Amino acid sequence: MHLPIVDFTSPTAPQDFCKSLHETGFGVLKNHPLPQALVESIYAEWLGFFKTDAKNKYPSNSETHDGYFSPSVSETAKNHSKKDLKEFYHIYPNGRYPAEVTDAAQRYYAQGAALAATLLGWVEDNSPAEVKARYSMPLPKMIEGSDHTLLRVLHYPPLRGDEEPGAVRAAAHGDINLLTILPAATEPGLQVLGKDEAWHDVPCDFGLLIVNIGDMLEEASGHYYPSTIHRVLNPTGDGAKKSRISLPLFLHPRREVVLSDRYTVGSYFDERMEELRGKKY
Ligand SMILES: O=C(O)CCC(=O)C(=O)O
Ligand SMILES: [Fe+2]
Repeated sequence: MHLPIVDFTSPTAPQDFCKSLHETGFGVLKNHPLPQALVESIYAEWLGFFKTDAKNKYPSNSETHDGYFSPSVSETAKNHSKKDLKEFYHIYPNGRYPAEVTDAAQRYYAQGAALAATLLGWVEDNSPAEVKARYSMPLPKMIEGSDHTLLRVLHYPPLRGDEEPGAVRAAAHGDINLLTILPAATEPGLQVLGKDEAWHDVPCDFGLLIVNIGDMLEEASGHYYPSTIHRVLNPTGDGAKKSRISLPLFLHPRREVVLSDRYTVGSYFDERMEELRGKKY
């Protein structure tokens, strides 16, 4: 499986990027407009935040899904039995935001969501006519005015050696949402499942932006754009002593948007949450 690195500033970037999304479910961008210094400042200050007890002032809320998810309430991926080895904080425009960090992640949210909207426009423009005909409205319209887009700050702690056998940083899963954008994390580990049924490393040089299709866009496009299974491996050697921070932004449409004959965004999301209930939160 080949994941090409597409130059955001190239005249053929939209076509090249969407070809990669169609063929692999993933697209990798360089020279994109999200400032690397902003990303790195978020990595640094949130690593500090996760190391303090202050995070416990913002326990996750099962209604609004915002706030801090400790390793003990962390996610169990669909069809898996062990909890992932991670803790994370969910940022929504109307959710709680920690007083202990600067507004950098909020500024990133705005810039990331704007770039994701641009990329969704590329996906719309590069959808074949029969795929476009399936969309209930142009893709960028689906997210207009949505306050469901989620910025997740993820911390994978160093391994201690006493982890449950079989537990991994992030078990194999597909994302639920429309489109995910993810700056290269502080450490490697992200892998994608190819059509050859083998796991492939996703490029992880600092400054790259990884984009992947979520289940909602797979559903809306009649599977033209696949939501590809991915995972985060446990590190070995020296890497095991290091934290890993990553920053996925999950683009979510408004709940009333029609995805397909079978689903609205709301019914799709609720069904997936119901499947995870008792496991996830
Ligand atoms: O940490 C990463 O690199 C990926 C995280 C991820 O796939 C997720 O949170 O859905
Ligand atoms: Fe994911």
